[in-house]
Amino acid sequence: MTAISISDLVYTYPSGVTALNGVNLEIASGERVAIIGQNGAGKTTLSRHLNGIYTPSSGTIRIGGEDTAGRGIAQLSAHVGYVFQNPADQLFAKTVRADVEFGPRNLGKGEEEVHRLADAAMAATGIAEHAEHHPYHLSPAERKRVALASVLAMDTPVIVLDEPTTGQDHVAVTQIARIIDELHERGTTVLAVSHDMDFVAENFDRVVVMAQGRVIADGTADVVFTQAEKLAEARVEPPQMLRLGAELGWDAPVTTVDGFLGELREQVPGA
Ligand SMILES: Nc1ncnc2c1ncn2[C@@H]1O[C@H](COP(=O)(O)OP(=O)(O)OP(=O)(O)O)[C@@H](O)[C@H]1O
Repeated sequence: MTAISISDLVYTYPSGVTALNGVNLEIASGERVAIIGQNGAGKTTLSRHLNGIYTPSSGTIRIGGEDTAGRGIAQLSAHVGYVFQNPADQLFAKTVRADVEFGPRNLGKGEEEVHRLADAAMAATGIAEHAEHHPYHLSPAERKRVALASVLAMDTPVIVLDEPTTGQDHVAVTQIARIIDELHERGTTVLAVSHDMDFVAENFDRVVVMAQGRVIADGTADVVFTQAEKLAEARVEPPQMLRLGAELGWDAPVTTVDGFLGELREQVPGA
């Protein structure tokens, strides 16, 4: 059970670019939060503060009530698993299994537990058949799922996913959605940075919109995706279902396929 509290977070890269301009965000334990916004809005920079890849220029981050200041990646990795957008930033071992087992072993778990966690993570991500293969013999989409498996296997109370669906086909996106559901059932706090608005609307309780290093909107998908001005500022297109409902002249905001079908049945009895 791990909440996240971010206060007045400012981050300036050594190059002088200020990527975060005072971010305040309270995330409850077990919440599923998507962070959206145009390229360069600061989403990745923000997410990388959660496991200590970056440390604040000013402001504070608390994970499970504890200030992250002075705690490095090694200490934070027991609490926050971070799945990189690009698996090349994460994978290093000679086999998929070795990569997936590294995290839990590094956290000091016993060998039996390491195998159990790795097998479960590889099965959940659909890469079990590649366990003994070199990650670089897999397709980019499969490698991305190895990166996801290697973080799932660490069984951390918080998981951060940077662009989890990029390059994934429909079957894999469904698998990733199921994994997010299972993590939610276990009480894991899940944050994802995503440009995939349909995926965001279907799988997250809360949507945080960023622009120019700040949070400009925050709420459920229904609330956020109907704020046209904020979406324009963040250069974000609403999910397809909302656009379709609007085209059909529906007043109620509908952001998911199930929501769309429910509204359709109300509007067209017998549909
Ligand atoms: N390593 C870096 N050095 C200097 N500036 C950087 C670095 N990484 C990102 N930036 C700058 O920081 C700002 C925020 O970038 P960031 O990658 O956090 O945005 P983002 O919202 O995640 O974008 P994207 O959707 O493209 O991933 C941008 O102006 C970007 O150019």
